Amino acid sequence: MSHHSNSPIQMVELENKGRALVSTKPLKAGEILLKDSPILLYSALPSSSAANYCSHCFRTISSQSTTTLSCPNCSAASQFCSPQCQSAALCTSHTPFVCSALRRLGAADSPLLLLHHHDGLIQARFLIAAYNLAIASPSKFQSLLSLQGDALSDDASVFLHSVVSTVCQLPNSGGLGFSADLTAALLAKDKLNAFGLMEPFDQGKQRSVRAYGLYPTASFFNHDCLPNACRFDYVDSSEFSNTDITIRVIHDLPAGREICLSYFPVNFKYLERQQRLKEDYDFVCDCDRCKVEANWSDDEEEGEGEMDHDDGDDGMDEDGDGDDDDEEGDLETTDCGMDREGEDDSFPHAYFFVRYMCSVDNCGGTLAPLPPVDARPSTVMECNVCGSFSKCED
Ligand SMILES: C[S@@+](CC[C@H](N)C(=O)[O-])C[C@H]1O[C@@H](n2cnc3c(N)ncnc32)[C@H](O)[C@@H]1O
Repeated sequence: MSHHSNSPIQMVELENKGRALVSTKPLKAGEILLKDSPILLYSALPSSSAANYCSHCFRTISSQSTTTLSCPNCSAASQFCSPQCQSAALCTSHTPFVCSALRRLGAADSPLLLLHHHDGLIQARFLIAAYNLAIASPSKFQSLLSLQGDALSDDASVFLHSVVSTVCQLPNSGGLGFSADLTAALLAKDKLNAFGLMEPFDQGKQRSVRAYGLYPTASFFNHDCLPNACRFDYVDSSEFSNTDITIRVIHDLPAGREICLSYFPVNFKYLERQQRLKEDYDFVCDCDRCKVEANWSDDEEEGEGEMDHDDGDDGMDEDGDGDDDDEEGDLETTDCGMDREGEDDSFPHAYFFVRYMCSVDNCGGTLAPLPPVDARPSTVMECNVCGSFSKCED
């Protein structure tokens, strides 16, 4: 993307954040910054429930589907939603190498199953997909290696390396250089860069991930607790590239501004955010929001939490019909103004929550306008988690 002079974003190096993506020109709310195709995808589910999704494209497979096919070699273990996915899988994501490795990994005497080591099982799947890439698509493997994340092997990665070497029957010190240190580095890249593709939104259930994906360009977006862009995915759409992710601008931005995503739902509290960023991403966030909230007393944190759910009589009632259709005339109206009654003026970021936080219960998604049409901004906001649309009145 940075090679095209008309790209809306370019990569720069920032002293305290590493690589970053910044706007090359003024950007309009809703504008598409990037569509990115995955380097690799892998299932996040325990094997028993993975059958609800295509093992190649991760679309939901309906129980009535008549086009479902399995892998000729591992039958029940991998299912594909269509002949196209099956044939694509057999030479990319589900090569004979992956097929036999996954079969051994899922065998009853596999050490990860014996240990009930769920996270280890998911990480092993990532490693199998990554090593498959090294063999099947060296250029994609290079792109994976270029992502941030370096680590020397420790006990956990040495254990995973031994499991994966066994199930993959890796050449010991062959030209491909599979080693415990490479395994540790790959695991670090996965941890710092993977995007979760969520299961279909269900208000009554905990959010959960169906698959993880590593994306070559979207991985360069840094985090901000009040992001100016957000990520959309449409895994269950019938489009060909259903696992591509789209990054859109939340509000107007000047040229030269760093574009950031939030690595988790925006309604997380200060301590929760700091802890997550330290543990999972290995940095201390000092964004504007964190600077303000670092000085808050516990009482103020409480107040902020309540505001997320306080939809009182402001028209944000989420039990309406709207979801199943995107006609502008039929949308619910969200209060997009800044001067709501009872708003705490001392909270400088309240505006973000009022305008860009999804009000659907248990959603936690971020809203961005639909892309502008003929440079005219859209007044329809789309939620990047539950997918609902709302109308924003200015
Ligand atoms: C998905 S990568 C983002 C791109 C990364 N800067 C690079 O050079 O490839 C995530 C990593 O970027 C760095 N990072 C992201 N947001 C940051 C922030 N707000 N402050 C400091 N470092 C950040 C952290 O090292 C984090 O683990």
